[in-house]
Amino acid sequence: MIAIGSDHGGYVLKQEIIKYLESKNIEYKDVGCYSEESCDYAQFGKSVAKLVADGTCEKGIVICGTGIGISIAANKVKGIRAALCHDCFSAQATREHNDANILAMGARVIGPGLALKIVETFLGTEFSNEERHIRRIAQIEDN
Ligand SMILES: O=C(CO)[C@H](O)[C@H](O)[C@H](O)COP(=O)(O)O
Repeated sequence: MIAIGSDHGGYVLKQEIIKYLESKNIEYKDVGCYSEESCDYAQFGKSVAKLVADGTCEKGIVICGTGIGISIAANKVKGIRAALCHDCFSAQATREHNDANILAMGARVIGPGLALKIVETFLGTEFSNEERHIRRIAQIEDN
């Protein structure tokens, strides 16, 4: 199950990604927003992050205008590693190296064609499970 959310700046791209998930029979939970009316990204970033952190959803996707505000908000939730990716190399690397559990994108930065390839790459790439990456991820959680 994939949790997905956006603010108004990411709403149209969110709907494109939902169409893609449906075409691949991938289950999702859409936490909103539900229109292009102006709203605040933090609540949607945190809602997606909480669904991933508590295990309801395996991964999440968050979108705002740049992907920055909503990824900062998602990363405030313990256990979340939200990665802002605007290319497929980064999407693959962040899954393999960081075991990123949320993909963030900016709908004002990239178009839907590239965004869908990034989603495909992110969801289709496994964590490498290599010792050095496990060690580094553990260090992120250290206080
Ligand atoms: O948080 C952001 C900037 O990092 C997002 O891009 C928001 O979507 C953006 O700030 C919204 O801007 P708007 O002028 O309110 O449409």
